[in-house]
Amino acid sequence: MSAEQVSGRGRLIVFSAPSGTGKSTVAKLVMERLGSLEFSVSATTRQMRPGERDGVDYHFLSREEFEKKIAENGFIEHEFFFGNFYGTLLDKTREAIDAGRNLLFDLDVKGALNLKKIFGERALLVFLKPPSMDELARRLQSRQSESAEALKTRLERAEMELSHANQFDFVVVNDDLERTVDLVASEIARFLPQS
Ligand SMILES: Nc1ncnc2c1ncn2[C@@H]1O[C@H](COP(=O)(O)OP(=O)(O)OP(=O)(O)O)[C@@H](O)[C@H]1O
Ligand SMILES: Nc1nc2c(ncn2[C@@H]2O[C@H](COP(=O)(O)O)[C@@H](O)[C@H]2O)c(=O)[nH]1
Repeated sequence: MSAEQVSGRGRLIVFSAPSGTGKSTVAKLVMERLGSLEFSVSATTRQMRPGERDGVDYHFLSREEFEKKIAENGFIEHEFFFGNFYGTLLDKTREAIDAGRNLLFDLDVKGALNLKKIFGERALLVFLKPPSMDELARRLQSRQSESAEALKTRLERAEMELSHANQFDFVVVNDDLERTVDLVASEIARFLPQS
């Protein structure tokens, strides 16, 4: 996959953070604030959580469907972690970027760094850090979305994700939510071309 395959004017904003730091929460508020960003809906094989909607939060695929799409080169990037596949759909991304729309992605660190390799200056990588590992565990627990085993796996992966923070364009500790949204929204507004 190369940038030439997706050659439009649209920009890419990519959020990464250890699971439970608050990416989805911050992303939603930043999109409301700026108005000009569209959420990039990834595909995944994981189970839908209560309240999630197919095609809105994710495109929920079976393992067979996901593997077929990999074989057809249907993803810009995909990863396997937490026992499931996650991936960025090529067609939908190309359609949006070619039309000049700006996309906001919520990806793990490897996916984010892969998009940076492909899109270079057209992508802004934003890393959110949790205030502490204890607070991260509290946030994950409060969401009540994971079994005890899954929660442990997510916390274990957090160290690896944090070790890549220095490769991101903008890093902020997501402590006070309003402050985080202010800082991230300002950085994105500076990055996007003025229309
Ligand atoms: N600044 C904050 N202060 C306190 N709680 C927060 C803050 N930001 C998010 N949260 C809470 O932390 C929990 C996890 O947030 P969220 O689901 O947005 O994380 P995430 O990084 O998107 O996780 P995942 O990668 O697993 O999807 C939620 O209950 C959310 O309300
Ligand atoms: N590399 C990719 N990572 C992705 C993609 N979509 C989501 N994610 C990341 O997965 C974890 C877990 O998400 P959850 O919804 O199960 O809590 C999270 O860190 C996301 O950022 C993707 O397309 N590619």
